[in-house]
Amino acid sequence: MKIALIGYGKMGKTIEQIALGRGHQIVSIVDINNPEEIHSDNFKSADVAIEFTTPATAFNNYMQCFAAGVPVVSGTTGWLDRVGEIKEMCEKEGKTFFYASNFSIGVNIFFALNKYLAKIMNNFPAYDVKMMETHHIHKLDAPSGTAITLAEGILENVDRKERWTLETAEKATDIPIHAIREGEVPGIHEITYESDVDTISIKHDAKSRAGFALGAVVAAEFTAGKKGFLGMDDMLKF
Ligand SMILES: NC(=O)C1=CN([C@@H]2O[C@H](COP(=O)(O)OP(=O)(O)OC[C@H]3O[C@@H](n4cnc5c(N)ncnc54)[C@H](OP(=O)(O)O)[C@@H]3O)[C@@H](O)[C@H]2O)C=CC1
Ligand SMILES: O=C(O)C1=N[C@H](C(=O)O)C[C@H](O)C1
Repeated sequence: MKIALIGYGKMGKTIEQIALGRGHQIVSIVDINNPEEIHSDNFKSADVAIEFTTPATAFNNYMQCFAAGVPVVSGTTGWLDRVGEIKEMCEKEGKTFFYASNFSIGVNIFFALNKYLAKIMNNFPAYDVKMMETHHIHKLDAPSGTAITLAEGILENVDRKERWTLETAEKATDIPIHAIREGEVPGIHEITYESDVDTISIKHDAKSRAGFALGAVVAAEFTAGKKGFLGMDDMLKF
């Protein structure tokens, strides 16, 4: 498969290695220093573009991919206030877009576990819930996209919770998310339910970026040739 990379930072470089290892070709690399590459014939020849850039630049990259007729797989976080526009373009204009706040298979198993635990906890109001996420010091957004997805999984299932908040709970109906930025940590997410008598925690700890990158390449393989707005639930069967 011919892959274009948009963003050649920590994820872009890891994805390149994994894609080459799976027999794919990298036909174009667009980074902050060569934005014009996105208009090149090499870019347009790609079966799919894999986009990992920044919260501020991702949406414009998606528009450029759509204009070039290249399907997009993206994991960039911190831009989801505009996801409705992308969904509409997929539905009404036949564009192709695959998004995941976290491409790791392990994290997606953790998402399912989180929802299962939240369903149980809906019946046990003695337990309050909080979350913690730890990432490297270069991360631009907080809370992480993964933490927001986890919070949404709790909100769908625990009736006594109404929204997530960063750091402090203002009301009993809030789920507080504590965001820590430390060293070069690839990503840790922990959910804790606490009662007066005990604590129950579930935790995912990424050992490296390899799991995120492999998931993104597998998603690219899944996306090529398809139409519409796609996500991990379309690709994985639990
Ligand atoms: N969904 C998932 O599974 C995962 C998501 N992420 C998310 O992916 C994003 C990227 O992460 P990561 O690779 O670690 O970040 P990096 O900062 O290492 O890489 C981002 C790269 O994009 C470049 N860039 C900035 N603007 C543009 C632009 N307009 N066009 C092309 N390239 C651009 C940056 O250049 P420069 O540095 O010069 O600005 C940098 O090389 C983040 O939002 C992160 O949260 C990360 C891991 C997993
Ligand atoms: O910025 C990162 O590094 C990561 N970002 C994603 C997020 O915000 O959830 C996924 C992963 O945790 C690593």
